[in-house]
Amino acid sequence: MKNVFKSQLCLLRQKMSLSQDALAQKLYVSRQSVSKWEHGDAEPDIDKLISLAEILAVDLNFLLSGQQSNEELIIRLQNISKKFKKTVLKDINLSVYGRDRIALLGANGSGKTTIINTIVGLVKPDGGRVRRFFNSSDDLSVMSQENVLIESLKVREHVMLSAQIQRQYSPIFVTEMIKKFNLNEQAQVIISQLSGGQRRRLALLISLLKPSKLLILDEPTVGMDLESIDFFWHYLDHVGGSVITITHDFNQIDKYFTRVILLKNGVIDKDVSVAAIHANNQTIEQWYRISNQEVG
Ligand SMILES: Nc1ncnc2c1ncn2[C@@H]1O[C@H](COP(=O)(O)OP(=O)(O)OP(=O)(O)O)[C@@H](O)[C@H]1O
Repeated sequence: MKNVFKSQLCLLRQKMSLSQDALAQKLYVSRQSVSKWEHGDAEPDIDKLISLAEILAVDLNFLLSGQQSNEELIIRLQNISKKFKKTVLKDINLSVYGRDRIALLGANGSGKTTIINTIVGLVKPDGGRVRRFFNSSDDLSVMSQENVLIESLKVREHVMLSAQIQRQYSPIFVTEMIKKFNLNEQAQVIISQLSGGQRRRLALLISLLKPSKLLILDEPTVGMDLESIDFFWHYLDHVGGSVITITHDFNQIDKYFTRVILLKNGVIDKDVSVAAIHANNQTIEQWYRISNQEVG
C-alpha cells in the first residue's frame, strides 16, 4: 500500500505541474515532508491524506492504492457476433470491472484483435450489444499492434504533443515519463531512427500518459528486451483502472494479472481467475497448454 501511495503521489503531483514546494505550501507542511512521503520514508496522517486527495482531485482510495473500485462495471459485451469471410465471433459475453487485469489468450486467428476492436469501436459487430460505462474520449487508452507514431517528430516532441492532446500538459511529467521509459538518450532523436524496441516503449509511454478506466494493449512487449519487459509489467501493475491485454507472456500473467480469457471457436471457452489456476497448482502456461488442446 505504502509503495503504491508514494508513486501515486509523485505521479499525480507532476501531472498537476505542482512542485514539492507548491504542494507543501498548500498542505502547510515542509517540502521535506512531501519529499519523505514520495520516497516512502514517512506517511502523512489521515487529515493530510484527505487534503492531498482534494488537492490532487482524486478519491482517497485511488491515491492510496492506485485502484478504482473493484465492482465498477466498465464494459459489457452481450451476445456479440462478427463475420468477415468466415464467422470469427459467434456469441461473446464478457463483463469487465474496475480493477480487472485480463489476459486475452487464444490461437492465431481466434479473434482476439477483433474483440478488442469491437470494444474500442473500430469493428461494428453483426449482432449483439456493446455497453460502455465510460467516456471513450477520456477514459479509454489503447496501444494497438501497429505503431501509430509520427515518424518525422523527435521523441520528446511527440510525447509533448500527445500529452497536450490528452490534456496532460506538464513538461515535468513528460520528462519524468521519458526517463522512466528509458528513452532519455533518445529524447532528441527522430522517431524514424528508433529501433523496434524503442518504438514500442515510446508507444507504451504515450498510451500511459493519462489515467484511464480501461487500457487496451495488443501484444505490448513484442520486440522489447527482457529488462524493458520486466519494467513495463511492473509499471503497469501500479497503474489504476482495468487492463485488457493480448499477450502470451505467461510468466508475467502469473505475476501481474487477475483473470485469463481463452478464446476458441468464436466463443469464450474459459474465463478464469489467475488465483483459481494457481490454487490448482498450475502455472498459466500449463493451464493454457492443457486448455487450448481440449476439444472446444
Ligand atoms: N478486417 C478484416 N477483414 C477480413 N478478415 C478479417 C479482418 N479482421 C480480421 N479478420 C479475420 O478474422 C480472423 C480473426 O482475426 P484476429 O486478428 O481477430 O485474430 P487474432 O486472434 O488477434 O490473431 P493473431 O493472434 O494472429 O493476431 C482471422 O481469420 C482474420 O483473417
